[in-house]
Amino acid sequence: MTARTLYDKIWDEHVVHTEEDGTAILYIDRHLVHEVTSPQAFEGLREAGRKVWRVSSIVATADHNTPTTGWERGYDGIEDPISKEQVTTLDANIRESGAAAFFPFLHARQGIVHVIGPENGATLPGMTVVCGDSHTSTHGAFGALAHGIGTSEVEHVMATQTLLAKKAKNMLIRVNGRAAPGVTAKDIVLAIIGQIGTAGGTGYTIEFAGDAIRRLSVEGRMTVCNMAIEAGARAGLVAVDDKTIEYVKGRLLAPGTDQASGQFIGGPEWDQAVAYWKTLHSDPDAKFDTVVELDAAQIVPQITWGTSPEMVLGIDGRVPDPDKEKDANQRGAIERALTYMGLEPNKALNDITIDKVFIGSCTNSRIEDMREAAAVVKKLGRKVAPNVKLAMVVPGSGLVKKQAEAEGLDKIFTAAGFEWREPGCSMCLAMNADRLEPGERCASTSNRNFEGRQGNGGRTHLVSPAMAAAAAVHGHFVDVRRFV
Ligand SMILES: CC(C)[C@H](C(=O)O)[C@@H](O)C(=O)O
Ligand code: SF4
Repeated sequence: MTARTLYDKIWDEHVVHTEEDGTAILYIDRHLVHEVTSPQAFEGLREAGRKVWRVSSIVATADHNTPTTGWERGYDGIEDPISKEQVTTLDANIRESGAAAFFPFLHARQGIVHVIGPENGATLPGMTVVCGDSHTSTHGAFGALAHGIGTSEVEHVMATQTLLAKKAKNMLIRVNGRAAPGVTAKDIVLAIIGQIGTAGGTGYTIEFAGDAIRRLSVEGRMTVCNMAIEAGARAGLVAVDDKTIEYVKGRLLAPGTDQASGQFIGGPEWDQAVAYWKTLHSDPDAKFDTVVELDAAQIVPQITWGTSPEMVLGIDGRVPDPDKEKDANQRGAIERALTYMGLEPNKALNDITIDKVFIGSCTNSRIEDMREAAAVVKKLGRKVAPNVKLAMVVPGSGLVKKQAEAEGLDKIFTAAGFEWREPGCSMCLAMNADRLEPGERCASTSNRNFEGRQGNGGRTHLVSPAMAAAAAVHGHFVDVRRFV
Protein backbone atom coordinates (compact mmCIF):
# COMPACT_ATOMS: atom_id res chain seq x y z
CA MET A 1 0.00 0.00 0.00
CA THR A 2 1.26 3.47 -0.77
CA ALA A 3 2.35 5.61 2.13
CA ARG A 4 -0.35 7.96 3.35
CA THR A 5 -0.46 11.17 5.33
CA LEU A 6 -2.63 11.42 8.44
CA TYR A 7 -5.07 13.50 6.40
CA ASP A 8 -5.21 10.81 3.68
CA LYS A 9 -5.95 8.16 6.32
CA ILE A 10 -8.85 9.99 7.96
CA TRP A 11 -10.23 11.01 4.57
CA ASP A 12 -10.12 7.42 3.24
CA GLU A 13 -11.85 6.19 6.38
CA HIS A 14 -14.79 8.58 5.91
CA VAL A 15 -15.31 8.96 2.20
CA VAL A 16 -18.59 7.39 1.11
CA HIS A 17 -18.42 8.14 -2.60
CA THR A 18 -16.24 10.15 -4.99
CA GLU A 19 -17.43 11.65 -8.30
CA GLU A 20 -15.14 11.82 -11.32
CA ASP A 21 -14.48 15.52 -10.76
CA GLY A 22 -13.24 14.76 -7.24
CA THR A 23 -16.37 15.86 -5.39
CA ALA A 24 -16.79 13.46 -2.52
CA ILE A 25 -19.39 12.60 0.06
CA LEU A 26 -17.77 12.55 3.47
CA TYR A 27 -19.32 10.90 6.52
CA ILE A 28 -19.41 13.17 9.58
CA ASP A 29 -18.92 11.73 13.06
CA ARG A 30 -19.31 14.77 15.26
CA HIS A 31 -21.43 17.84 14.72
CA LEU A 32 -20.81 20.70 17.14
CA VAL A 33 -23.56 23.27 17.23
CA HIS A 34 -23.74 26.85 18.58
CA GLU A 35 -26.45 29.47 18.58
CA VAL A 36 -25.21 31.71 15.75
CA THR A 37 -25.07 29.39 12.74
CA SER A 38 -27.75 26.83 13.61
CA PRO A 39 -31.16 28.63 13.63
CA GLN A 40 -31.65 28.69 9.84
CA ALA A 41 -30.46 25.09 9.59
CA PHE A 42 -33.05 23.88 12.09
CA GLU A 43 -35.66 26.03 10.34
CA GLY A 44 -34.73 24.53 6.97
CA LEU A 45 -35.11 21.00 8.34
CA ARG A 46 -38.48 21.87 9.80
CA GLU A 47 -39.70 23.37 6.52
CA ALA A 48 -38.61 20.27 4.62
CA GLY A 49 -40.28 18.00 7.18
CA ARG A 50 -36.95 16.32 7.98
CA LYS A 51 -35.40 15.26 11.25
CA VAL A 52 -31.81 15.24 12.47
CA TRP A 53 -30.33 12.05 10.98
CA ARG A 54 -28.07 11.07 13.88
CA VAL A 55 -28.96 12.87 17.08
CA SER A 56 -26.05 11.25 18.93
CA SER A 57 -23.57 13.13 16.72
CA ILE A 58 -24.70 16.50 18.01
CA VAL A 59 -23.09 18.36 20.90
CA ALA A 60 -24.38 21.88 21.44
CA THR A 61 -23.70 24.96 23.54
CA ALA A 62 -24.37 28.70 23.54
CA ASP A 63 -21.20 30.81 23.51
CA HIS A 64 -21.03 33.80 21.18
CA ASN A 65 -23.96 35.73 22.65
CA THR A 66 -23.76 34.80 26.30
CA PRO A 67 -22.86 37.57 28.75
CA THR A 68 -19.78 37.32 30.97
CA THR A 69 -21.40 39.10 33.92
CA GLY A 70 -24.81 39.04 35.61
CA TRP A 71 -25.36 35.28 35.51
CA GLU A 72 -27.26 35.54 38.79
CA ARG A 73 -29.99 37.26 36.77
CA GLY A 74 -30.32 34.20 34.53
CA TYR A 75 -31.65 34.80 31.01
CA ASP A 76 -32.64 38.35 32.04
CA GLY A 77 -28.91 39.03 32.16
CA ILE A 78 -28.78 38.81 28.34
CA GLU A 79 -29.55 42.48 27.66
CA ASP A 80 -29.49 42.48 23.86
CA PRO A 81 -32.79 41.11 22.47
CA ILE A 82 -31.17 39.55 19.39
CA SER A 83 -28.55 37.78 21.51
CA LYS A 84 -31.26 36.55 23.83
CA GLU A 85 -33.34 35.26 20.95
CA GLN A 86 -30.40 33.32 19.50
CA VAL A 87 -29.73 31.68 22.86
CA THR A 88 -33.36 30.75 23.56
CA THR A 89 -33.84 29.57 19.96
CA LEU A 90 -30.95 27.13 20.39
CA ASP A 91 -32.55 25.86 23.61
CA ALA A 92 -35.85 25.27 21.82
CA ASN A 93 -34.25 23.63 18.79
CA ILE A 94 -32.19 21.19 20.85
CA ARG A 95 -35.17 20.42 23.07
CA GLU A 96 -37.01 19.43 19.89
CA SER A 97 -34.21 17.58 18.07
CA GLY A 98 -32.26 16.05 20.95
CA ALA A 99 -28.45 15.83 21.21
CA ALA A 100 -25.71 13.61 22.62
CA ALA A 101 -25.03 16.47 25.00
CA PHE A 102 -26.31 20.02 25.40
CA PHE A 103 -24.61 22.58 27.63
CA PRO A 104 -26.93 25.58 27.51
CA PHE A 105 -26.35 29.06 28.93
CA LEU A 106 -25.75 28.84 32.73
CA HIS A 107 -24.89 25.11 32.62
CA ALA A 108 -21.77 24.08 34.59
CA ARG A 109 -20.18 22.69 31.39
CA GLN A 110 -21.20 25.56 29.10
CA GLY A 111 -18.46 27.35 27.23
CA ILE A 112 -16.85 28.14 23.90
CA VAL A 113 -17.75 25.32 21.53
CA HIS A 114 -14.09 24.61 20.70
CA VAL A 115 -13.20 24.38 24.38
CA ILE A 116 -16.12 22.22 25.49
CA GLY A 117 -15.83 19.71 22.62
CA PRO A 118 -12.42 18.34 23.63
CA GLU A 119 -13.07 18.90 27.32
CA ASN A 120 -16.07 16.58 27.26
CA GLY A 121 -14.56 13.93 25.00
CA ALA A 122 -16.87 14.92 22.15
CA THR A 123 -13.79 15.36 20.00
CA LEU A 124 -11.88 12.12 19.53
CA PRO A 125 -8.91 11.10 17.39
CA GLY A 126 -9.79 9.94 13.88
CA MET A 127 -13.19 11.59 13.83
CA THR A 128 -14.54 13.94 11.21
CA VAL A 129 -15.70 16.96 13.18
CA VAL A 130 -17.68 19.88 11.77
CA CYS A 131 -19.27 22.99 13.21
CA GLY A 132 -20.75 26.12 11.69
CA ASP A 133 -17.67 27.99 12.84
CA SER A 134 -14.33 28.60 11.19
CA HIS A 135 -12.25 27.81 14.27
CA THR A 136 -13.36 24.19 14.20
CA SER A 137 -9.80 23.60 12.98
CA THR A 138 -8.92 23.61 16.72
CA HIS A 139 -10.06 19.98 17.08
CA GLY A 140 -7.42 18.81 14.61
CA ALA A 141 -5.03 18.81 17.58
CA PHE A 142 -6.46 15.37 18.37
CA GLY A 143 -5.71 13.89 14.97
CA ALA A 144 -9.33 14.52 13.95
CA LEU A 145 -10.28 15.98 10.57
CA ALA A 146 -12.09 19.09 11.73
CA HIS A 147 -13.20 22.17 9.84
CA GLY A 148 -15.81 24.88 9.74
CA ILE A 149 -18.89 24.72 7.54
CA GLY A 150 -21.53 27.23 6.44
CA THR A 151 -25.13 27.35 7.66
CA SER A 152 -26.52 25.53 4.59
CA GLU A 153 -23.95 22.79 5.20
CA VAL A 154 -25.01 22.63 8.85
CA GLU A 155 -28.48 21.76 7.58
CA HIS A 156 -27.03 19.26 5.08
CA VAL A 157 -25.07 17.47 7.82
CA MET A 158 -28.09 17.43 10.10
CA ALA A 159 -30.24 15.94 7.36
CA THR A 160 -27.80 13.37 5.93
CA GLN A 161 -24.82 13.02 8.29
CA THR A 162 -22.62 13.75 5.29
CA LEU A 163 -20.93 16.68 3.64
CA LEU A 164 -20.03 17.38 0.02
CA ALA A 165 -16.31 17.99 0.02
CA LYS A 166 -13.25 18.12 -2.19
CA LYS A 167 -10.01 16.78 -0.90
CA ALA A 168 -7.43 19.42 -0.07
CA LYS A 169 -3.70 19.12 -0.73
CA ASN A 170 -1.28 18.02 2.01
CA MET A 171 1.03 20.52 3.68
CA LEU A 172 3.54 19.66 6.38
CA ILE A 173 4.73 22.40 8.71
CA ARG A 174 7.63 21.10 10.72
CA VAL A 175 8.70 23.18 13.71
CA ASN A 176 12.10 21.82 14.70
CA GLY A 177 14.01 22.22 17.92
CA ARG A 178 13.03 23.72 21.23
CA ALA A 179 11.33 27.04 21.90
CA ALA A 180 12.87 29.34 24.54
CA PRO A 181 11.09 29.77 27.90
CA GLY A 182 8.31 32.34 27.44
CA VAL A 183 7.78 31.32 23.81
CA THR A 184 4.43 29.55 23.69
CA ALA A 185 2.16 27.70 21.28
CA LYS A 186 0.58 31.05 20.39
CA ASP A 187 3.95 32.48 19.41
CA ILE A 188 4.72 29.42 17.32
CA VAL A 189 1.51 29.67 15.33
CA LEU A 190 1.79 33.45 14.89
CA ALA A 191 5.35 32.95 13.65
CA ILE A 192 4.09 30.33 11.18
CA ILE A 193 1.46 32.76 9.87
CA GLY A 194 4.10 35.48 9.69
CA GLN A 195 6.17 33.18 7.51
CA ILE A 196 3.55 31.66 5.16
CA GLY A 197 0.94 34.45 5.23
CA THR A 198 -2.83 34.30 5.68
CA ALA A 199 -3.21 32.69 2.24
CA GLY A 200 -0.23 30.33 2.67
CA GLY A 201 -2.40 27.38 3.63
CA THR A 202 -5.24 27.99 1.18
CA GLY A 203 -6.30 24.73 -0.46
CA TYR A 204 -4.32 22.62 2.00
CA THR A 205 -4.87 20.62 5.14
CA ILE A 206 -1.87 21.43 7.31
CA GLU A 207 -0.21 18.83 9.49
CA PHE A 208 1.86 20.43 12.24
CA ALA A 209 4.83 18.30 13.22
CA GLY A 210 8.39 18.42 14.48
CA ASP A 211 9.98 18.42 17.91
CA ALA A 212 8.52 21.73 19.04
CA ILE A 213 4.97 20.56 18.25
CA ARG A 214 5.51 17.17 19.91
CA ARG A 215 6.74 18.97 23.02
CA LEU A 216 3.56 21.03 23.24
CA SER A 217 0.77 19.87 25.51
CA VAL A 218 -2.50 18.89 23.85
CA GLU A 219 -3.87 22.30 24.84
CA GLY A 220 -0.94 24.02 23.14
CA ARG A 221 -1.58 21.97 20.01
CA MET A 222 -5.18 23.18 20.11
CA THR A 223 -3.90 26.77 20.11
CA VAL A 224 -1.80 26.00 17.03
CA CYS A 225 -4.58 24.20 15.12
CA ASN A 226 -7.08 26.92 16.14
CA MET A 227 -5.18 29.39 13.97
CA ALA A 228 -4.70 27.07 10.95
CA ILE A 229 -7.71 28.88 9.50
CA GLU A 230 -5.90 32.22 9.91
CA ALA A 231 -3.14 30.70 7.76
CA GLY A 232 -5.76 29.96 5.10
CA ALA A 233 -6.17 26.22 5.78
CA ARG A 234 -9.62 25.01 6.77
CA ALA A 235 -8.13 22.17 8.78
CA GLY A 236 -4.98 21.64 10.80
CA LEU A 237 -3.80 18.33 12.22
CA VAL A 238 -1.40 16.96 14.80
CA ALA A 239 -0.59 13.24 14.93
CA VAL A 240 -1.87 11.23 17.89
CA ASP A 241 0.64 10.33 20.61
CA ASP A 242 0.49 9.26 24.25
CA LYS A 243 -0.37 12.81 25.33
CA THR A 244 -3.45 12.79 23.11
CA ILE A 245 -4.65 9.48 24.51
CA GLU A 246 -3.97 10.55 28.08
CA TYR A 247 -5.98 13.75 27.53
CA VAL A 248 -8.99 11.87 26.14
CA LYS A 249 -9.01 9.21 28.85
CA GLY A 250 -11.92 9.56 31.27
CA ARG A 251 -13.62 12.44 29.41
CA LEU A 252 -17.40 12.43 29.65
CA LEU A 253 -18.26 11.20 26.13
CA ALA A 254 -15.07 9.22 25.45
CA PRO A 255 -15.14 5.43 25.14
CA GLY A 256 -14.29 3.70 28.41
CA THR A 257 -15.99 6.35 30.55
CA ASP A 258 -18.89 5.10 32.65
CA GLN A 259 -21.76 7.44 31.80
CA ALA A 260 -23.45 7.08 35.18
CA SER A 261 -20.44 7.77 37.40
CA GLY A 262 -18.36 9.77 34.92
CA GLN A 263 -15.39 7.56 35.91
CA PHE A 264 -12.94 5.83 33.58
CA ILE A 265 -13.60 2.09 33.54
CA GLY A 266 -11.88 1.11 30.30
CA GLY A 267 -12.92 -2.15 28.64
CA PRO A 268 -12.75 -3.51 25.10
CA GLU A 269 -14.26 -0.42 23.50
CA TRP A 270 -11.50 1.74 24.98
CA ASP A 271 -8.77 -0.76 24.06
CA GLN A 272 -10.01 -0.97 20.48
CA ALA A 273 -10.19 2.79 20.20
CA VAL A 274 -6.64 3.22 21.53
CA ALA A 275 -5.31 0.59 19.12
CA TYR A 276 -6.87 2.51 16.22
CA TRP A 277 -5.79 5.93 17.47
CA LYS A 278 -2.20 4.76 17.55
CA THR A 279 -2.32 4.40 13.74
CA LEU A 280 -3.24 8.07 13.35
CA HIS A 281 0.03 9.55 12.13
CA SER A 282 1.50 10.09 8.69
CA ASP A 283 3.51 7.15 7.36
CA PRO A 284 7.25 7.87 7.49
CA ASP A 285 7.58 8.08 3.69
CA ALA A 286 4.24 9.82 3.04
CA LYS A 287 4.39 12.54 0.36
CA PHE A 288 3.30 16.09 1.13
CA ASP A 289 2.57 18.60 -1.64
CA THR A 290 4.37 21.32 0.33
CA VAL A 291 6.76 21.22 3.26
CA VAL A 292 7.58 24.27 5.40
CA GLU A 293 10.24 24.26 8.13
CA LEU A 294 10.76 26.56 11.10
CA ASP A 295 13.35 26.58 13.85
CA ALA A 296 11.62 27.01 17.21
CA ALA A 297 14.81 28.40 18.77
CA GLN A 298 14.54 31.42 16.44
CA ILE A 299 11.00 32.30 17.51
CA VAL A 300 10.62 35.41 19.68
CA PRO A 301 7.34 36.21 21.55
CA GLN A 302 5.07 37.51 18.79
CA ILE A 303 2.80 40.54 18.54
CA THR A 304 0.61 41.65 15.65
CA TRP A 305 0.97 45.31 14.68
CA GLY A 306 -1.63 45.46 11.88
CA THR A 307 -5.11 44.37 10.88
CA SER A 308 -4.40 40.82 9.71
CA PRO A 309 -2.76 37.97 11.63
CA GLU A 310 0.12 37.91 9.12
CA MET A 311 1.06 41.47 10.15
CA VAL A 312 3.10 40.08 12.99
CA LEU A 313 6.61 40.52 14.37
CA GLY A 314 8.76 39.52 17.32
CA ILE A 315 8.35 41.80 20.35
CA ASP A 316 11.97 42.98 19.87
CA GLY A 317 10.96 44.54 16.52
CA ARG A 318 9.62 47.91 15.40
CA VAL A 319 6.46 49.01 13.63
CA PRO A 320 7.18 48.59 9.88
CA ASP A 321 8.04 51.64 7.81
CA PRO A 322 6.01 51.74 4.57
CA ASP A 323 8.72 53.90 2.96
CA LYS A 324 11.08 50.94 3.15
CA GLU A 325 8.63 48.69 1.26
CA LYS A 326 9.32 48.46 -2.48
CA ASP A 327 6.11 46.70 -3.52
CA ALA A 328 3.37 49.32 -4.02
CA ASN A 329 0.54 46.99 -2.94
CA GLN A 330 2.38 45.99 0.21
CA ARG A 331 3.20 49.61 0.94
CA GLY A 332 -0.47 50.58 0.62
CA ALA A 333 -1.52 47.73 2.92
CA ILE A 334 1.00 48.76 5.58
CA GLU A 335 -0.06 52.41 5.37
CA ARG A 336 -3.76 51.52 5.71
CA ALA A 337 -3.09 49.22 8.64
CA LEU A 338 -0.95 51.81 10.44
CA THR A 339 -3.60 54.49 9.95
CA TYR A 340 -6.31 52.22 11.39
CA MET A 341 -4.06 51.09 14.22
CA GLY A 342 -2.94 54.64 14.99
CA LEU A 343 0.75 53.68 14.91
CA GLU A 344 3.86 55.57 13.80
CA PRO A 345 6.42 53.75 11.64
CA ASN A 346 9.59 52.57 13.42
CA LYS A 347 8.12 52.77 16.91
CA ALA A 348 9.51 50.02 19.15
CA LEU A 349 6.75 47.44 19.64
CA ASN A 350 7.39 47.32 23.38
CA ASP A 351 6.68 51.06 23.61
CA ILE A 352 3.07 50.64 22.47
CA THR A 353 0.71 51.47 25.33
CA ILE A 354 -2.67 49.79 25.71
CA ASP A 355 -6.16 50.63 27.03
CA LYS A 356 -7.63 47.18 27.54
CA VAL A 357 -6.58 43.56 27.93
CA PHE A 358 -8.57 40.49 26.93
CA ILE A 359 -7.39 37.06 28.03
CA GLY A 360 -9.75 34.49 26.57
CA SER A 361 -11.19 33.05 23.29
CA CYS A 362 -10.99 29.56 21.80
CA THR A 363 -7.31 30.23 21.08
CA ASN A 364 -6.23 30.83 24.67
CA SER A 365 -8.86 30.26 27.37
CA ARG A 366 -8.06 26.79 28.62
CA ILE A 367 -6.64 26.02 32.05
CA GLU A 368 -3.01 26.14 30.93
CA ASP A 369 -3.60 29.60 29.45
CA MET A 370 -5.10 30.75 32.75
CA ARG A 371 -2.07 29.33 34.58
CA GLU A 372 0.38 30.94 32.15
CA ALA A 373 -1.19 34.40 32.59
CA ALA A 374 -1.60 34.05 36.37
CA ALA A 375 2.04 32.95 36.76
CA VAL A 376 3.23 36.16 35.07
CA VAL A 377 0.94 38.32 37.21
CA LYS A 378 2.14 36.58 40.36
CA LYS A 379 5.78 36.81 39.41
CA LEU A 380 5.58 40.52 38.58
CA GLY A 381 3.66 41.15 41.81
CA ARG A 382 2.17 44.33 40.44
CA LYS A 383 -1.31 45.62 39.78
CA VAL A 384 -2.88 46.38 36.42
CA ALA A 385 -1.30 49.66 35.23
CA PRO A 386 -3.33 52.86 35.80
CA ASN A 387 -3.62 53.56 32.05
CA VAL A 388 -5.32 50.19 31.48
CA LYS A 389 -9.07 50.81 31.80
CA LEU A 390 -10.08 47.17 31.78
CA ALA A 391 -8.19 43.90 31.99
CA MET A 392 -10.52 40.93 31.75
CA VAL A 393 -9.94 37.22 32.03
CA VAL A 394 -12.65 35.08 30.44
CA PRO A 395 -12.25 31.33 30.95
CA GLY A 396 -13.27 29.16 28.00
CA SER A 397 -15.79 27.09 29.88
CA GLY A 398 -17.50 26.57 33.20
CA LEU A 399 -15.14 23.67 33.91
CA VAL A 400 -12.05 25.79 33.17
CA LYS A 401 -13.44 28.48 35.48
CA LYS A 402 -14.06 25.98 38.25
CA GLN A 403 -10.60 24.44 37.92
CA ALA A 404 -8.92 27.85 37.89
CA GLU A 405 -10.81 28.84 41.04
CA ALA A 406 -9.83 25.57 42.73
CA GLU A 407 -6.20 26.53 42.03
CA GLY A 408 -6.73 30.07 43.32
CA LEU A 409 -5.93 31.66 39.96
CA ASP A 410 -9.00 33.89 40.10
CA LYS A 411 -7.65 35.42 43.33
CA ILE A 412 -4.31 36.19 41.70
CA PHE A 413 -6.10 37.98 38.89
CA THR A 414 -8.64 39.89 40.98
CA ALA A 415 -6.05 40.94 43.59
CA ALA A 416 -4.07 42.50 40.74
CA GLY A 417 -7.12 44.35 39.44
CA PHE A 418 -8.20 42.04 36.61
CA GLU A 419 -11.88 41.22 36.17
CA TRP A 420 -12.68 37.51 36.42
CA ARG A 421 -15.64 36.79 34.17
CA GLU A 422 -18.10 34.05 33.22
CA PRO A 423 -17.17 31.82 30.23
CA GLY A 424 -17.91 32.54 26.56
CA CYS A 425 -16.54 34.11 23.36
CA SER A 426 -16.82 37.56 24.90
CA MET A 427 -14.55 40.29 23.53
CA CYS A 428 -13.04 37.98 20.92
CA LEU A 429 -15.67 39.29 18.51
CA ALA A 430 -17.86 41.55 20.65
CA MET A 431 -21.18 39.87 19.92
CA ASN A 432 -22.08 40.27 23.58
CA ALA A 433 -21.67 43.40 25.71
CA ASP A 434 -17.86 43.13 25.98
CA ARG A 435 -16.22 45.39 23.44
CA LEU A 436 -13.61 48.02 22.61
CA GLU A 437 -14.70 51.61 22.09
CA PRO A 438 -13.49 53.40 18.94
CA GLY A 439 -9.74 54.04 19.10
CA GLU A 440 -9.14 51.80 22.11
CA ARG A 441 -6.07 49.57 21.91
CA CYS A 442 -6.18 46.04 23.26
CA ALA A 443 -3.71 43.28 24.07
CA SER A 444 -5.77 40.24 23.14
CA THR A 445 -5.12 36.50 23.26
CA SER A 446 -7.70 35.85 20.52
CA ASN A 447 -7.06 34.95 16.89
CA ARG A 448 -8.34 37.80 14.71
CA ASN A 449 -7.17 41.42 14.60
CA PHE A 450 -9.41 42.54 11.72
CA GLU A 451 -10.76 46.10 11.66
CA GLY A 452 -13.67 46.38 14.10
CA ARG A 453 -13.33 42.78 15.28
CA GLN A 454 -13.44 43.64 18.99
CA GLY A 455 -15.76 46.61 18.54
CA ASN A 456 -16.12 49.39 15.99
CA GLY A 457 -12.81 51.28 15.62
CA GLY A 458 -11.11 49.01 18.18
CA ARG A 459 -7.42 48.21 17.73
CA THR A 460 -6.32 44.64 18.44
CA HIS A 461 -2.84 43.28 19.05
CA LEU A 462 -2.73 39.48 19.15
CA VAL A 463 -0.37 38.01 21.74
CA SER A 464 0.05 35.01 24.05
CA PRO A 465 -1.58 34.90 27.52
CA ALA A 466 1.80 35.56 29.17
CA MET A 467 2.41 38.58 26.94
CA ALA A 468 -1.12 39.92 27.59
CA ALA A 469 -0.72 39.56 31.35
CA ALA A 470 2.68 41.29 31.30
CA ALA A 471 1.27 44.12 29.15
CA ALA A 472 -1.63 44.56 31.59
CA VAL A 473 0.63 45.30 34.55
CA HIS A 474 3.13 47.42 32.59
CA GLY A 475 0.53 49.36 30.61
CA HIS A 476 2.52 48.66 27.43
CA PHE A 477 3.89 45.59 25.65
CA VAL A 478 7.01 43.98 27.08
CA ASP A 479 9.18 41.01 26.21
CA VAL A 480 7.94 38.28 28.51
CA ARG A 481 11.24 36.40 28.23
CA ARG A 482 12.53 38.90 30.81
CA PHE A 483 10.31 37.37 33.47
CA VAL A 484 10.25 33.65 32.88
C1 LIG B 1 -19.87 33.45 14.45
C2 LIG B 1 -19.01 32.46 13.72
C3 LIG B 1 -19.72 32.03 12.50
C4 LIG B 1 -17.60 32.97 13.50
C5 LIG B 1 -16.71 31.95 12.80
O1 LIG B 1 -17.10 31.24 11.88
O2 LIG B 1 -15.56 31.84 13.11
C6 LIG B 1 -16.95 33.38 14.80
O3 LIG B 1 -16.82 32.33 15.70
C7 LIG B 1 -15.62 34.03 14.56
O4 LIG B 1 -14.67 33.70 15.23
O5 LIG B 1 -15.56 34.91 13.69
S1 SF4 C 1 -13.90 32.55 20.80
FE1 SF4 C 1 -13.77 33.92 19.06
S2 SF4 C 1 -12.83 32.77 17.42
FE2 SF4 C 1 -13.54 31.33 18.96
S3 SF4 C 1 -15.55 30.68 18.29
FE3 SF4 C 1 -15.82 32.39 19.70
S4 SF4 C 1 -15.88 34.19 18.40
FE4 SF4 C 1 -15.04 32.55 17.14
